[in-house]
Amino acid sequence: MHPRTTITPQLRDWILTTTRDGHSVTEVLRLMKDNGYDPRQSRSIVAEVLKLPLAALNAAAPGASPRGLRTRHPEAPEVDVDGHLVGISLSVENPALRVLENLLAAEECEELIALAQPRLKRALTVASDGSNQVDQRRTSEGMFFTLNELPLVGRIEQRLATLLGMPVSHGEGLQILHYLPGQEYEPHFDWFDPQQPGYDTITAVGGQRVASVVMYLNTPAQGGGTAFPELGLTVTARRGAAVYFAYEGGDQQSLHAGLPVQRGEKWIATKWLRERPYGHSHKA
Ligand SMILES: O=C(O)CCC(=O)C(=O)O
Ligand SMILES: [Fe+2]
Repeated sequence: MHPRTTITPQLRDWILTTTRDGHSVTEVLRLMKDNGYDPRQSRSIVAEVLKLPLAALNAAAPGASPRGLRTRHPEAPEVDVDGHLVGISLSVENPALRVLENLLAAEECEELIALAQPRLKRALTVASDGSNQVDQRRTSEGMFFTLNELPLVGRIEQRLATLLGMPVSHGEGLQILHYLPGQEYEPHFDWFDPQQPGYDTITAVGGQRVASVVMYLNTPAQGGGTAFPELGLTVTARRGAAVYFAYEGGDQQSLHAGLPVQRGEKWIATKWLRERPYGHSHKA
């Protein structure tokens, strides 16, 4: 282990204030360099303070595993998925991001909520050693469906597979999350950090995550959008709509957060896609 760098309270405050004021991580690193910090050291300091994977801050991100499949980005204005019309109302190129309208019908959203509600537990995140952990950064409650667990789940998985040109087998089980007022999911990446010790365990089956689809199952009365701080973009949470985004391990632009719900509640279904088929047989 390397000795940990001591971070003065002043420097910690400055990094937090500067990023909260809307400056990007790249700018923070540049300012630190201008002030005489060794860039390698500033990267670990900023990663530590902002709780970001170090790999995200390293200019040359290591190409982790053999390259598997990538999703196809849906093209505006709309895509007909076996008779179900999905609208594309916003497109970003870096990262590839699409806001999808009418991905789910209102009845599908309601049914997913009703099925998930009795099975909710405090949401976990994947720890750096590969285990699941309770994380203060994610205060919502959640549950997972196994792949194709119910006809409705299978139908949605097939719709996503057709829309994104990625076999159903590359998907992790659909996750449902429920947020109450004040609950949020702080800025994070969905890809796994190749520099973390648990990376090989986490990616042994399925490889790296390559894309995410966050589907909104209801419309929170206020707040609860999905923010992309590096893009200055917030996607509104509206029932039936979704945000799809794709990335590579090491990518910085896909940093995102579930903003605090201010009034009402928020329900989402998240689908994470892997570069290779994800073994589902080990799941209970
Ligand atoms: O709650 C949101 O809007 C974002 C959820 C998210 O980032 C995730 O499930 O990975
Ligand atoms: Fe996420």
